[in-house]
Amino acid sequence: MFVPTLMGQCTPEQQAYWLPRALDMQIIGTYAQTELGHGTFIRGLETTATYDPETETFVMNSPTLTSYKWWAGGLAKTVNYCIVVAQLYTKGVCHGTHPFIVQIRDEETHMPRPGVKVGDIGPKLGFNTADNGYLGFDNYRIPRDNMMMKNAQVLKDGTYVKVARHGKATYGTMVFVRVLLVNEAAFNLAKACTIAVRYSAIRRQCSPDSEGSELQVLDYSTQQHKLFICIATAHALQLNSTWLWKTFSDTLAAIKQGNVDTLPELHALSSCLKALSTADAASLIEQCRHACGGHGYMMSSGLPYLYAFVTATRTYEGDYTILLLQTARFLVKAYEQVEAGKPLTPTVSYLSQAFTGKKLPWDSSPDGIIRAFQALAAGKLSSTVKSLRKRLESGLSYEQAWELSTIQLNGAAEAHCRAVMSQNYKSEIERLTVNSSPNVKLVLQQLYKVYLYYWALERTGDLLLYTSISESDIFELQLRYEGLLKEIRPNAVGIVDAFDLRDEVLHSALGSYDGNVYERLMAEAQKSPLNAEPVNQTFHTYLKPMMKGKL
Ligand SMILES: CCCCCCCCCC/C=C\CCCCCC(=O)SCCNC(=O)CCNC(=O)[C@H](O)C(C)(C)COP(=O)(O)OP(=O)(O)OC[C@H]1O[C@@H](n2cnc3c(N)ncnc32)[C@H](O)[C@@H]1OP(=O)(O)O
Ligand SMILES: Cc1cc2nc3c(=O)[nH]c(=O)nc-3n(C[C@H](O)[C@H](O)[C@H](O)COP(=O)(O)OP(=O)(O)OC[C@H]3O[C@@H](n4cnc5c(N)ncnc54)[C@H](O)[C@@H]3O)c2cc1C
Repeated sequence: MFVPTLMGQCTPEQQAYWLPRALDMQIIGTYAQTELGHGTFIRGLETTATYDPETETFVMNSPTLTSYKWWAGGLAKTVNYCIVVAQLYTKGVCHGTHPFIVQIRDEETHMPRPGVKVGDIGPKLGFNTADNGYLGFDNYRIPRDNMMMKNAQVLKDGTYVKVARHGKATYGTMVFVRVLLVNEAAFNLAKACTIAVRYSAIRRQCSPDSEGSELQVLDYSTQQHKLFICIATAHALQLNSTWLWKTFSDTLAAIKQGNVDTLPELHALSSCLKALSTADAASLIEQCRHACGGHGYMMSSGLPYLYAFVTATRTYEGDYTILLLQTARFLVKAYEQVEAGKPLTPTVSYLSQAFTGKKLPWDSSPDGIIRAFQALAAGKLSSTVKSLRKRLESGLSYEQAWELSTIQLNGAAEAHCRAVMSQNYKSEIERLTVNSSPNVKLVLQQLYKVYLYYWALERTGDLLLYTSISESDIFELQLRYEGLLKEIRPNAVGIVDAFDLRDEVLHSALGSYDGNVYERLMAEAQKSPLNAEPVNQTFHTYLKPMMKGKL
């Protein structure tokens, strides 16, 4: 995050000074925004940067315990520079949070600079090879030029000048990283399903008829139900990530031309896609672990590490709930635009259905299911707005009414995001397979159908509310879904092999290409330090005295 922030928040002159040093690794940096007391609520950050025109420096301070920076990756022992997000004070006025480049350690000795308190935050669920750190300041001075001045400036005499056209321009790095994280979610889920599908082809357990040989666990319908949605989701996330990257690049190009009109939509899309992709990836990686039974619990399976790594992505760079609520703000505005008869941007144009007042006729084709997801999102949004307005009519303030409606708002944002993801998944597969062989087309279509059927069956309650789906339609869809799993089964290993992930990348005894699961598990077990000696000293220290009644 250090380098993207230098790129996004510095003036060209500042970039010319800092970027070569960072890219050559003459300096190593991190991004310290979150504090012990505040992560989500950026406006509540407490670290201060107070401009002193006499010395043309900013004085950095951590006025409270809760103002200590907390979490930045590499902050504890690795980095010598840091982007610090702090409340900017000049001429006695607070201008809100701004980013500053702060040297925290000596470039030669690596000792913390006087006035800087820095350390490690301790062990975490995962990420334990990263020295996430804390950081506090005691009247620590940095040169005026170290304020990142692309979007706002403090002149030598202390005059504050706003440059950016958009109030949230300083949040740019977060949007960029949220876009990248969708790809990260796809990549890690692809790893987990490669491991679990390959292992399920090797693992044999139980025999349906007592005479026959044991089945590969991949032949069980329930195993296919657990795993094929993982493959389909990895594809869906990958294609959505490429699509989102294009949307991001187009918006960035427009901003460079001075047009910020598409930024709210990019923020709404990157927020919900980051939220849903990281949450789906984390829960499906855990599902892959379940699918590997006890061996999935071994560190040597690679799955616990993957889960610990990915579950953090649901929180960092904006927590799941918070980001969905950002999307919900955009959706409520879009709803109001429909009411006012104003045009909508493409990703929300389907919301015009929210006013039909009728249930969408059920159609079980892939396009029909996508329309049903859209109707569901539109219907949920419409109900949410009704609740919001009812609460306003009862005399509550907008903020109170909004807070009471946030469960529904999150539901509407989740449904919107699922509809966007489903639509993009199908249309990108169609676009990319125009010249593919019929067999490749068929397999990729089977996978997006799995995604659509799976989520339709997960959301039958909502579909009953907002579409004309009947009990027999649901029954028929369930049978079709189960049939599809059987069609995919013969290609399942080939499909995960097509992710083309090397053994070194998978790092798993269960998922290696050669399928030598048992040999690898045993070889990994031999590495346990407990196997280094026939009798461990704890026998003599504790067990034997206890057994002899001497403890
Ligand atoms: C380089 C990394 C590569 C990653 C990929 C590879 C991964 C490999 C592994 C990497 C390992 C580790 C990486 C770890 C990185 C983790 C780094 C961090 O976590 S940094 C800290 C991140 N923190 C957050 O994300 C905080 C979340 N909170 C917020 O974003 C905001 O506070 C908020 C959006 C919740 C609210 O902001 P606030 O200022 O209070 O806003 P208001 O309520 O006043 O106004 C809302 C208004 O502003 C619009 N808005 C908000 N944000 C944006 C934005 N980013 N862009 C555009 N517009 C924005 C919002 O829509 C509202 O508009 P209205 O018109 O008023 O509706
Ligand atoms: C592995 C890891 C690496 C990280 N790396 C960095 C880094 O490099 N730099 C950095 O600056 N930060 C980093 N972070 C911090 C991260 O960005 C924050 O943890 C994240 O933004 C969430 O903030 P928080 O922890 O303060 O949670 P909180 O904001 O305290 O949230 C706690 C709970 O309250 C809920 N909540 C909060 N506000 C509201 C609301 N308004 N409405 C409804 N519910 C609400 C949330 O949904 C959540 O469930 C990292 C975190 C992790 C886990």
